[in-house]
Formats: sequence, structure tokens, C-alpha cells
Amino acid sequence: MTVLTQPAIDSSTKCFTKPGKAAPLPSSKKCHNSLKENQASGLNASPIYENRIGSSHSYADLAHSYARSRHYTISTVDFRNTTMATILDEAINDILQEQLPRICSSLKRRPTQFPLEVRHAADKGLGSFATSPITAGSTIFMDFPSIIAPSIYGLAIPPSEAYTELFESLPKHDLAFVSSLATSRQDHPGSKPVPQVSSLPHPSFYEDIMQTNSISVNLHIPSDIPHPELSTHRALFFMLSRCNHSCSPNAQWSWDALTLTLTVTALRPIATGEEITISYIPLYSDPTLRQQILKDAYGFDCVCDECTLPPYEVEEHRSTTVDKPDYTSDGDNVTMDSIICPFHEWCDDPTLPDNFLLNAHKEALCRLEKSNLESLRSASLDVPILPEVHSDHDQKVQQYWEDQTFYTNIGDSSTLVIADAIDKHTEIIAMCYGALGDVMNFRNWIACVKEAKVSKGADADVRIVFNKWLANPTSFPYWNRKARAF
Ligand SMILES: C[S@@+](CC[C@H](N)C(=O)[O-])C[C@H]1O[C@@H](n2cnc3c(N)ncnc32)[C@H](O)[C@@H]1O
Repeated sequence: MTVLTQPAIDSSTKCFTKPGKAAPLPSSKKCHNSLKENQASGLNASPIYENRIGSSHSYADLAHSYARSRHYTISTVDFRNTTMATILDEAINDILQEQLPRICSSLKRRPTQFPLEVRHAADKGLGSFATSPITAGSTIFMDFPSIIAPSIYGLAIPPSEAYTELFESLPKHDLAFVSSLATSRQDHPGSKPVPQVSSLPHPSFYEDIMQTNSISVNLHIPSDIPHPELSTHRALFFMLSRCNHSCSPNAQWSWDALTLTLTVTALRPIATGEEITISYIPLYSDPTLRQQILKDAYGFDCVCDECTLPPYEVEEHRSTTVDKPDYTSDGDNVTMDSIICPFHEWCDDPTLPDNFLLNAHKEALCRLEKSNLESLRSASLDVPILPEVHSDHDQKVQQYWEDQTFYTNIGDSSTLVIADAIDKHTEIIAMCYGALGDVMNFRNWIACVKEAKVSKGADADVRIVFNKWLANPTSFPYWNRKARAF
């Protein structure tokens, strides 16, 4: 891919502010019309937030002030072959503009040919298929965001209008492509309309496209910015938008905020002609729960092999194609949330403190246990009051909690989701104590895990494994592994 060494910022940069109670910004900060001006303002924009919103607010206060005080800029960045349209808080926009030269040079080094083609995928609409064999762990494709928008924002004008401005700032051929993407209301055979919450306005066409096709990404924002949640965005990628979901995916994506690069890698060998699939959700073991979440959050009935093939065929399919680790052989399989830090990474990384993962999961567990679903549902803001965010780690825990809150608000499956999340955290805490070689705590927590599994009807084999670990903790596969990492 050839790119301009110096990106051109669209001269028609627009600015949206929320009038009324918002503290006015100095006029020079209100809108940026050139790269030079944006680069000059850069990181110096952050103190504005300190003046406007104190740092000691609860999350609910913060969300209110956030919605009152944000000022947004719509920009397009042309990299010759590709255009990115963004709607960003203006300080974040300044920061991003500063990063563009570095991002441009990373774009130059990226491959542009990938072993895949887009074609019909039966009941799922279009899908991406391998055009040559792909080895496990290798990169399938790299993608650059075409649209970036904040995860939450407060605007004076309706979001639908802002989204229309945003999408329509893309070049015509890109806009045509975006308009062809699947929407949750689209009439795919496998898709049903998402039940609408009556109090919420119907999402506009572009909002719906964003909802159906975007993923959550963080931008690379300095950690001392007063509102770390400002780094949380949603991004739409053209190639990723043609990847369907599977409950037994053969690929996964990762995001590099430094270079704005999405990389999709193979989880196992993929044969020519095989569909490339990713997972849109954490892979809970309960298929009914997975299907409910997909239906509530994405509006479709999952028709992946895992959900539709008869059990014996799924087993066969799995044993030949997917190397799925089980609880006893791979701790990361129970780490449904890689945002905090995967268990294996913590275990083997001597620079990560003993308490790092343990405290993160205990904290998340506390919040889950303390959460009152009813008050959450009836609250005008669908967010709990969270303690102040102090560090990058707190921010990750908070992000995790927001993700959980999202799941609590998507329908009747909420209680199940909370219970499932509690079980997963409990498991990881037990595993951490095992990896630290702490006999007493390991026994206490593993007993809780066993109890949860038994109450869910775990079979005799599972009970035998747990009894073995309780009787002899050193038989736990990760026993003392963290201590050995030093
Ligand atoms: C990101 S798009 C994927 C590409 C899409 N199939 C297309 O035609 O552009 C997500 C949409 O694809 C469909 N889809 C993805 N995975 C599916 C699955 N496992 N079962 C049924 N429909 C699926 C749903 O309509 C979903 O809203």
C-alpha cells in the first residue's frame, strides 16, 4: 500500500459542540482546520479537561459532565489509497493528528495482498474465505479503520445526524461500500430484527451499520489524561466487516493503537475455501447463553457449525480442525476477558507482580457481586458508580466492568451472564493462587469453583479432577508456575 508521507487533513473539518451548560473553550480550541494547527495544539489540550471537570467524580457524575462538556471534530484523513473518517473529542483529535506521521510510516510497511476472497456464506450473507492454505498463528490480513467514533458521547445534535455527517465525509466509493455492509435490521435469512427498547430512538441507517460491524478499540492516549475513558472508541474496518461470527472461530483479531492496525491471525490451520470466522462475544460454554447474547446484541440467530451441526458432527469437526484447550490444559480458555491480562501471560511474565491479576479479578468479582441488577436497570444512566480511576490497570478493570454492564443490559440473560462472569473470575482467582503455590487460598477458591460446577451439573470426571486438586494441590497443572517464572 502506498501512502503519502505527510497525511492530508480534509479542509472541511467540522466541529460539534454541546451548547448550554458546557464551559466554553477558548475559541482557538473549538475547531481545527489544518494539520499545522492541530499539531501545534497537540497534547497541550489536556489541561482544559482538568479545568472543566474535577478528577474526583464518581463514574455517574463523570458521565454527566462528560456528556455536558465534550466538543467534537469530524475529520477525514487521506492516505492516498485509503481514507479514515473520525468523529473525535477535540483534544483526542489533536493527539491523533500528532500521531499521524508515525501512523503513515507504519502503513508503508504493511502487506496489501491477502489470501482471502469475499463471497456468499449461505445463511450468513457474505463472508470471507481463504484462497490458499493458512498456517496456525499466521497473519491472515491487516486492516486500517475507515471510521472511528467515541464509544459514548454527548452531542447537542442527534447522534444520527453526526453519524450521517461522519459517514458522508468518506469518499463516494467508500461510502458505497459502507452502505452495502450488513445491518442488524437487514433481511438476511439468518438475521432477525433486533427488538427495540421503546424508550430509545430507532438507530439510523449509519448507526445501525456501526452497531453491526464495528469493534471496540482504544486509541493511544497518554495515561495522564484526566478522563481515560476518552480513549475508548468504536472502529469500523472494511475487511473485518465481512468476517462472520463462529462459536468455534478459526481466527482472532488484535488491535495496535500505536499504528491504528487491526491484525487478524489464524487460531488453527485454515484450508483453502474454508470460511474465516471470528468470535463477536466471549465464548461462554453454554450455547443457549451465547445465542441469546448474539441475538440481543447483534440481532441474528447464530447459524455457525457449533450451533447448528448435530453434537457428534461438532465433536468430529472440532477434533479435526480446532485445537480447543480444556480447563485442565489451558488457563487462558477460562480467561474470558483478555482485557485485564491473560492468565498465561501473567504466569510467565516476571515483571507482572504477583497481585496484578489476582487483584484485578477480585476487584471485578466484588463489583459484580455488589451490583444490583434492578437498580442498574432502573437507573437513568446504565452505569454503576465506580471508584476513581487511578492507573492504567484500573482503567482496564473499568473497561472490563463497562463491558459486563453492557451485557447486563441486553436482555433477560443478564442474571445468567453475571453468574457466569462471577464463576469465571472465581476460577481465575483459584488458578492464580495455584500458580503462586498458596495452598490454603488455592483450596478455598478451588472449593468454590467445584461447588459452582457441581451446581451446574458437572459430570463425574470434573468432580474427580477437582477432588484430586483439593487433596493434593501440587497436582494442579499450574502449581507454583508463577514462582518458577522468576
Ligand atoms: C460484521 S457482519 C459480517 C458480514 C455479513 N455477513 C455481510 O453480509 O456483510 C455481521 C452480520 O453478519 C451476519 N452473521 C455473522 N455471523 C453470523 C452467524 N454466525 N450466523 C448468522 N448470521 C451471521 C449477521 O447478519 C450479522 O449482523
